[in-house]
Amino acid sequence: MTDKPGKKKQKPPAPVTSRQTSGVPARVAAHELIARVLFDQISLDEALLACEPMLRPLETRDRAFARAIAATSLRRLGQIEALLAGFLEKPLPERAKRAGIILIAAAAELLFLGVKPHAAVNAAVGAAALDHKTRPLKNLVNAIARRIDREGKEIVEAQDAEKLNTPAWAWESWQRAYGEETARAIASAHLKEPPLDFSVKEDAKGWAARLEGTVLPTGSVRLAKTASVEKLPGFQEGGWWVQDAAAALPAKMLGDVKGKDVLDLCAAPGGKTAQLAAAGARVTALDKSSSRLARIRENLKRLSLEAELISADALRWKPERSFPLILLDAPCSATGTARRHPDVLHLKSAGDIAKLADLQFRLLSKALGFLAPGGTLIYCTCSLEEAEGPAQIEKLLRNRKDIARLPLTAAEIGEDADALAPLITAEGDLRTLPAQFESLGGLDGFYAARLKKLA
Ligand SMILES: C[S@@+](CC[C@H](N)C(=O)[O-])C[C@H]1O[C@@H](n2cnc3c(N)ncnc32)[C@H](O)[C@@H]1O
Repeated sequence: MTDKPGKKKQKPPAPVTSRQTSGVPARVAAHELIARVLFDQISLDEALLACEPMLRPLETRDRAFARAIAATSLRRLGQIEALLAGFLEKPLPERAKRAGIILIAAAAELLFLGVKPHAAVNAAVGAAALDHKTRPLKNLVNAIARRIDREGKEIVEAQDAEKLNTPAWAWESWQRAYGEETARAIASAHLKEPPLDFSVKEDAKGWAARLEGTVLPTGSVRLAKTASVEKLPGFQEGGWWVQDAAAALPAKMLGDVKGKDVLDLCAAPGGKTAQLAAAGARVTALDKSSSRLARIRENLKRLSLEAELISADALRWKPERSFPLILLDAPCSATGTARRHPDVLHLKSAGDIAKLADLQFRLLSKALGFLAPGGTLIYCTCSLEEAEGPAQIEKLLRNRKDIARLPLTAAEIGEDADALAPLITAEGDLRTLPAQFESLGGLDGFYAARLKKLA
């Protein structure tokens, strides 16, 4: 069911009409989202945008439900596929592979979202009846969905959830980098919905009180429950922005940036640009995507912050001056964000990691060319893969005698140094993992190293 026949353009799906059975439209939208990710190989965020015409007519609650079904289906895909393989006597015909999606979503509802059996089963059958390709399989969908309800719980409880829901290449990569126990802990953290984190312009304690959240040892504010961000206090007035607590750490590694020139490379959508601007830096933010750069502009406007924005490919850009401080948040596999983006692990492969590592090294070498002698550069990625993190720095330091690593201390990234010490490696780099801060709700996986250009 996870065949990857390559990207192809599709017409936007038609809105689901009110003639259809209640509860079915949200499911049909969920099926479309899952199909877009698994068949068209686009991210869930891109699928949500592409399916906007289908989602817009739904009630807010049903839109959230469609997203939850899709996200849970992707989070638990390995377990669900193993379960279905045991129930289906033969693979579904190619022309009716959408029936497989309907069953995946039904399993997510029945086994992981606690939806009432009759509602999940009836909606699955109702959705199958709507499409001429799946209609002939309506009875099969009914029979399998009922069987998932009767037998599924016991089967999934006995499964190795961590291993089944992690592609083999990722499991091997994490096991090599962190050992079996930590690889399993990372995979386990990916099974949970993450909390919502905010970076604040100032007064973290005050915002935590207003938002009914807590302040993490890193200084970020965390909300335990998911919420509609735009409706939260402080959104309109621009008091904070959404940013995972781990993603907020690399910018802090530049130290006090007040009044200093900082080049933020690969800056969009601007989480780190906002941090640097809020800390008083004169920020030049560069990104190659003009549409993503527009999002920085919007975000900065809402936050009443300023930065110079440059739309350019960092590999070709020729600045007129050098910079004393640079932050390079290189494009990466984003496996460190799999908690928030459960599609990531299904869309990436070991081959992608190798290609991205090559691009990251070229960007890092280029960025060092923009750095003034004596200047500091932070290299970071939201990846769990060694190849996209420490391996880049080791390779660089082997080849460049004019560059040195400036080791980080826990006290530099937050007030509670004891709590933060496990996030610093023996070499003095930052390495966060989804299983860290477990009792507080986890962290995204991030890697960052601080480098100095010797004068
Ligand atoms: C990980 S995201 C950056 C996230 C951002 N720093 C933040 O904190 O919100 C990587 C960004 O790199 C940009 N990018 C990729 N290749 C680039 C290149 N050659 N030159 C400039 N930007 C590039 C992408 O458009 C994307 O916005």
